[in-house]
Amino acid sequence: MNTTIDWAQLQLQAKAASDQAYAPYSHFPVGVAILASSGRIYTGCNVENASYGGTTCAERNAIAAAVVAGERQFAALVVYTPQDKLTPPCGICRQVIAEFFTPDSPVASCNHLGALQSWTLAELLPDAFTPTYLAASTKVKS
Ligand SMILES: O=c1ccn([C@H]2C[C@H](O)[C@@H](CO)O2)c(=O)[nH]1
Repeated sequence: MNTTIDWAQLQLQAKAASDQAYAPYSHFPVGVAILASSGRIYTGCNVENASYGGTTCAERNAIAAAVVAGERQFAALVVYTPQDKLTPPCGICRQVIAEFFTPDSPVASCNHLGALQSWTLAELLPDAFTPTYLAASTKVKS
């Protein structure tokens, strides 16, 4: 995939998305911007729930917004949190990211100071469980 990654633009959009976060329980707003292979950018924020368990993270909301727009392949993801400490995606989100991003995809975190740290998806979720394993199991007779 040869999509050019405009990190500054992704950081700006992730920050703007965090401004829309609905986080009355944790007071921890999160914004995410993802770059699709189409070149379009999609964003998400965390949307909390009084049940707590009904909360959805910014990463999964960004991916859902992109999927409903017809996207299936992505080049990069940036998380923004308004604090010094750079925040990588939670475990559940890493699994959902692995559904649509390749292991070498950059997954980055940025903050209000403009710092940016990047990992590959494989660094965040080594030996990920992916749809390829399901495809393999259908070939085995039960
Ligand atoms: O990667 C993460 C980690 C946490 N959160 C949200 C969930 C919850 O609303 C708040 C505190 O965990 O931050 C995200 O959106 N993404």
